[in-house]
Amino acid sequence: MISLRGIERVYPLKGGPFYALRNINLEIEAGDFVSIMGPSGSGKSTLLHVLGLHDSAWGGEYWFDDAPVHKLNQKQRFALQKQNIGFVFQSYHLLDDLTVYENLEVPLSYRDTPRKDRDAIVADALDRFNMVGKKDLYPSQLSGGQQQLVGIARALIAKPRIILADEPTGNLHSDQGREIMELFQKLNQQEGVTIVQVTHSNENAGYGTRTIRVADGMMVS
Ligand SMILES: Nc1ncnc2c1ncn2[C@@H]1O[C@H](COP(=O)(O)OP(=O)(O)OP(=O)(O)O)[C@@H](O)[C@H]1O
Repeated sequence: MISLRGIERVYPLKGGPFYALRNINLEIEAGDFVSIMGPSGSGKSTLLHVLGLHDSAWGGEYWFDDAPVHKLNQKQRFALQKQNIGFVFQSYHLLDDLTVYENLEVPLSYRDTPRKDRDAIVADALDRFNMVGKKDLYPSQLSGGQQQLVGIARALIAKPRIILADEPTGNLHSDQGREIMELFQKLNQQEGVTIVQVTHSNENAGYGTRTIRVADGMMVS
Protein backbone atom coordinates (compact mmCIF):
# COMPACT_ATOMS: atom_id res chain seq x y z
CA MET A 1 0.00 0.00 0.00
CA ILE A 2 2.78 2.38 1.02
CA SER A 3 6.42 2.16 0.16
CA LEU A 4 8.99 4.65 1.44
CA ARG A 5 12.43 4.60 -0.12
CA GLY A 6 15.29 6.65 1.20
CA ILE A 7 13.05 9.23 2.89
CA GLU A 8 14.85 12.17 4.49
CA ARG A 9 13.53 15.15 6.42
CA VAL A 10 16.10 17.84 6.99
CA TYR A 11 15.69 21.06 8.98
CA PRO A 12 18.22 23.73 8.05
CA LEU A 13 19.31 25.01 11.45
CA LYS A 14 21.90 27.66 12.31
CA GLY A 15 24.49 25.10 13.33
CA GLY A 16 23.96 23.11 10.12
CA PRO A 17 21.35 20.73 8.70
CA PHE A 18 19.46 18.61 11.23
CA TYR A 19 18.28 15.23 9.98
CA ALA A 20 14.92 14.48 11.66
CA LEU A 21 14.64 11.46 9.34
CA ARG A 22 17.33 9.80 7.32
CA ASN A 23 17.20 6.97 4.81
CA ILE A 24 13.84 5.59 5.91
CA ASN A 25 12.86 2.48 3.93
CA LEU A 26 9.48 1.12 4.94
CA GLU A 27 6.79 -1.06 3.40
CA ILE A 28 3.25 -0.93 4.78
CA GLU A 29 0.91 -3.56 3.41
CA ALA A 30 -2.86 -3.20 3.32
CA GLY A 31 -4.19 -4.76 6.55
CA ASP A 32 -1.04 -4.06 8.60
CA PHE A 33 -1.30 -2.67 12.12
CA VAL A 34 2.08 -1.05 12.63
CA SER A 35 3.38 0.56 15.83
CA ILE A 36 6.19 3.10 15.61
CA MET A 37 8.26 3.25 18.79
CA GLY A 38 11.44 5.05 19.83
CA PRO A 39 12.80 7.62 22.27
CA SER A 40 11.48 11.15 22.51
CA GLY A 41 12.76 13.26 19.62
CA SER A 42 13.69 10.25 17.50
CA GLY A 43 11.44 11.23 14.57
CA LYS A 44 8.25 9.23 15.14
CA SER A 45 5.81 12.10 14.67
CA THR A 46 7.87 13.44 11.79
CA LEU A 47 7.52 10.08 10.07
CA LEU A 48 3.78 10.03 10.70
CA HIS A 49 3.41 13.52 9.21
CA VAL A 50 5.32 12.44 6.11
CA LEU A 51 3.11 9.33 5.80
CA GLY A 52 -0.01 11.45 6.27
CA LEU A 53 1.02 13.97 3.61
CA HIS A 54 0.86 16.79 6.16
CA ASP A 55 4.47 17.53 5.47
CA SER A 56 5.80 17.87 1.97
CA ALA A 57 9.35 19.08 2.55
CA TRP A 58 10.98 15.65 2.50
CA GLY A 59 13.27 13.95 0.04
CA GLY A 60 13.23 10.41 -1.28
CA GLU A 61 10.51 8.29 -2.86
CA TYR A 62 7.03 7.75 -1.43
CA TRP A 63 4.73 5.38 -3.30
CA PHE A 64 1.04 5.16 -2.36
CA ASP A 65 -0.46 2.19 -4.20
CA ASP A 66 1.06 2.84 -7.61
CA ALA A 67 1.15 6.61 -7.28
CA PRO A 68 4.58 8.29 -6.97
CA VAL A 69 3.70 10.81 -4.25
CA HIS A 70 7.15 12.42 -4.60
CA LYS A 71 6.12 13.52 -8.09
CA LEU A 72 2.62 14.77 -7.22
CA ASN A 73 1.80 18.41 -6.64
CA GLN A 74 0.12 19.72 -3.48
CA LYS A 75 -3.36 19.48 -4.94
CA GLN A 76 -2.89 15.87 -6.00
CA ARG A 77 -1.40 14.97 -2.59
CA PHE A 78 -4.35 16.59 -0.84
CA ALA A 79 -6.78 14.58 -2.97
CA LEU A 80 -4.90 11.36 -2.16
CA GLN A 81 -4.98 12.24 1.55
CA LYS A 82 -8.69 13.03 1.57
CA GLN A 83 -9.59 9.83 -0.24
CA ASN A 84 -7.48 7.44 1.80
CA ILE A 85 -6.18 8.71 5.12
CA GLY A 86 -7.80 9.33 8.50
CA PHE A 87 -5.96 10.92 11.45
CA VAL A 88 -6.29 10.48 15.19
CA PHE A 89 -4.25 12.83 17.36
CA GLN A 90 -3.39 12.73 21.05
CA SER A 91 -4.92 16.15 21.58
CA TYR A 92 -8.10 15.31 19.65
CA HIS A 93 -8.01 18.33 17.30
CA LEU A 94 -11.77 18.68 17.43
CA LEU A 95 -13.19 22.02 16.32
CA ASP A 96 -14.25 23.71 19.56
CA ASP A 97 -17.03 25.85 18.14
CA LEU A 98 -18.70 22.95 16.36
CA THR A 99 -20.95 20.39 18.06
CA VAL A 100 -20.18 16.68 18.07
CA TYR A 101 -22.57 16.28 15.17
CA GLU A 102 -20.94 19.08 13.18
CA ASN A 103 -17.43 17.80 13.91
CA LEU A 104 -18.41 14.44 12.45
CA GLU A 105 -19.81 16.10 9.36
CA VAL A 106 -16.58 17.92 8.46
CA PRO A 107 -14.80 15.05 6.63
CA LEU A 108 -17.98 14.30 4.67
CA SER A 109 -18.14 17.86 3.43
CA TYR A 110 -14.51 17.54 2.28
CA ARG A 111 -15.54 14.55 0.26
CA ASP A 112 -18.56 16.25 -1.24
CA THR A 113 -20.97 13.73 0.27
CA PRO A 114 -24.51 14.97 -0.52
CA ARG A 115 -26.32 16.59 2.39
CA LYS A 116 -29.08 13.94 2.54
CA ASP A 117 -26.51 11.11 2.82
CA ARG A 118 -24.47 12.95 5.46
CA ASP A 119 -27.27 12.85 8.01
CA ALA A 120 -27.58 9.08 7.77
CA ILE A 121 -23.81 8.51 7.94
CA VAL A 122 -23.39 10.78 10.97
CA ALA A 123 -26.39 9.14 12.69
CA ASP A 124 -24.78 5.71 12.15
CA ALA A 125 -21.47 6.88 13.61
CA LEU A 126 -23.17 8.44 16.65
CA ASP A 127 -24.98 5.18 17.21
CA ARG A 128 -21.88 3.04 16.83
CA PHE A 129 -19.90 5.13 19.32
CA ASN A 130 -22.79 5.47 21.79
CA MET A 131 -22.83 9.23 21.35
CA VAL A 132 -26.40 9.83 20.23
CA GLY A 133 -27.20 11.68 23.47
CA LYS A 134 -24.13 13.90 23.07
CA LYS A 135 -24.58 15.01 19.50
CA ASP A 136 -25.49 18.62 20.28
CA LEU A 137 -22.75 19.15 22.87
CA TYR A 138 -19.51 21.00 22.21
CA PRO A 139 -16.12 19.28 22.76
CA SER A 140 -15.53 21.21 26.01
CA GLN A 141 -18.68 19.54 27.40
CA LEU A 142 -17.24 16.04 26.90
CA SER A 143 -14.74 14.02 28.94
CA GLY A 144 -11.29 13.38 27.47
CA GLY A 145 -12.23 9.82 26.59
CA GLN A 146 -15.43 10.95 24.89
CA GLN A 147 -13.52 13.59 22.93
CA GLN A 148 -11.10 10.94 21.76
CA LEU A 149 -13.99 8.73 20.68
CA VAL A 150 -15.38 11.62 18.64
CA GLY A 151 -11.89 12.10 17.18
CA ILE A 152 -11.82 8.45 16.16
CA ALA A 153 -15.39 8.52 14.86
CA ARG A 154 -14.44 11.54 12.78
CA ALA A 155 -11.34 9.79 11.46
CA LEU A 156 -13.46 6.80 10.44
CA ILE A 157 -16.52 8.47 9.09
CA ALA A 158 -15.23 8.92 5.57
CA LYS A 159 -14.07 5.27 5.56
CA PRO A 160 -10.34 5.82 5.15
CA ARG A 161 -8.23 2.87 4.06
CA ILE A 162 -5.52 3.82 6.52
CA ILE A 163 -5.60 5.43 9.95
CA LEU A 164 -2.58 7.30 11.27
CA ALA A 165 -2.63 7.79 15.02
CA ASP A 166 -0.16 9.83 17.08
CA GLU A 167 -0.26 8.51 20.65
CA PRO A 168 -4.02 8.03 20.47
CA THR A 169 -4.32 7.04 24.13
CA GLY A 170 -1.76 9.52 25.48
CA ASN A 171 -4.27 11.62 27.40
CA LEU A 172 -6.59 8.84 28.50
CA HIS A 173 -7.04 6.69 31.59
CA SER A 174 -5.81 3.15 31.10
CA ASP A 175 -9.27 1.58 30.75
CA GLN A 176 -10.29 4.21 28.17
CA GLY A 177 -6.98 3.59 26.42
CA ARG A 178 -7.68 -0.12 26.27
CA GLU A 179 -11.10 0.56 24.79
CA ILE A 180 -9.53 2.62 22.02
CA MET A 181 -6.91 -0.05 21.33
CA GLU A 182 -9.58 -2.76 21.21
CA LEU A 183 -11.53 -0.64 18.76
CA PHE A 184 -8.44 -0.22 16.56
CA GLN A 185 -7.83 -3.96 16.68
CA LYS A 186 -11.41 -4.68 15.67
CA LEU A 187 -11.27 -2.20 12.79
CA ASN A 188 -8.05 -3.77 11.65
CA GLN A 189 -9.10 -7.40 11.98
CA GLN A 190 -12.75 -7.19 10.98
CA GLU A 191 -12.79 -4.32 8.52
CA GLY A 192 -9.28 -4.55 7.14
CA VAL A 193 -8.41 -0.93 7.97
CA THR A 194 -4.65 -0.40 7.88
CA ILE A 195 -3.38 1.31 11.04
CA VAL A 196 -0.11 3.02 11.85
CA GLN A 197 0.24 4.32 15.41
CA VAL A 198 3.00 6.12 17.24
CA THR A 199 3.18 4.89 20.82
CA HIS A 200 5.45 4.84 23.84
CA SER A 201 3.53 1.94 25.33
CA ASN A 202 4.52 -1.70 24.87
CA GLU A 203 0.99 -2.64 25.85
CA ASN A 204 -0.45 -0.57 22.99
CA ALA A 205 2.12 -1.90 20.55
CA GLY A 206 0.96 -5.38 21.57
CA TYR A 207 -2.37 -4.75 19.82
CA GLY A 208 -0.56 -4.30 16.51
CA THR A 209 0.92 -6.86 14.15
CA ARG A 210 4.33 -5.26 13.72
CA THR A 211 6.57 -2.78 15.54
CA ILE A 212 9.19 -0.60 13.95
CA ARG A 213 11.74 1.28 16.02
CA VAL A 214 13.33 4.59 15.21
CA ALA A 215 16.33 6.26 16.85
CA ASP A 216 17.99 9.52 15.78
CA GLY A 217 15.82 9.67 12.68
CA MET A 218 16.78 6.21 11.49
CA MET A 219 14.89 2.95 11.48
CA VAL A 220 16.80 0.58 13.71
CA SER A 221 14.49 -2.43 13.45
N1 LIG B 1 10.29 22.64 12.83
C1 LIG B 1 11.39 22.02 13.30
N2 LIG B 1 12.60 22.61 13.25
C2 LIG B 1 13.71 22.00 13.70
N3 LIG B 1 13.72 20.77 14.24
C3 LIG B 1 12.54 20.12 14.33
C4 LIG B 1 11.31 20.71 13.87
N4 LIG B 1 10.31 19.82 14.10
C5 LIG B 1 10.88 18.73 14.67
N5 LIG B 1 12.22 18.91 14.82
C6 LIG B 1 13.18 17.96 15.41
O1 LIG B 1 13.02 16.69 14.79
C7 LIG B 1 13.26 15.67 15.76
C8 LIG B 1 12.14 14.64 15.70
O2 LIG B 1 10.94 15.19 16.23
P1 LIG B 1 9.61 14.31 16.39
O3 LIG B 1 8.53 15.21 16.85
O4 LIG B 1 9.39 13.55 15.14
O5 LIG B 1 10.04 13.31 17.55
P2 LIG B 1 9.19 12.16 18.26
O6 LIG B 1 9.98 10.91 18.13
O7 LIG B 1 7.81 12.14 17.74
O8 LIG B 1 9.23 12.66 19.77
P3 LIG B 1 8.17 12.53 20.99
O9 LIG B 1 8.12 11.09 21.35
O10 LIG B 1 8.80 13.37 22.05
O11 LIG B 1 6.86 13.07 20.49
C9 LIG B 1 13.40 16.34 17.12
O12 LIG B 1 14.77 16.38 17.46
C10 LIG B 1 12.87 17.73 16.87
O13 LIG B 1 13.55 18.69 17.66
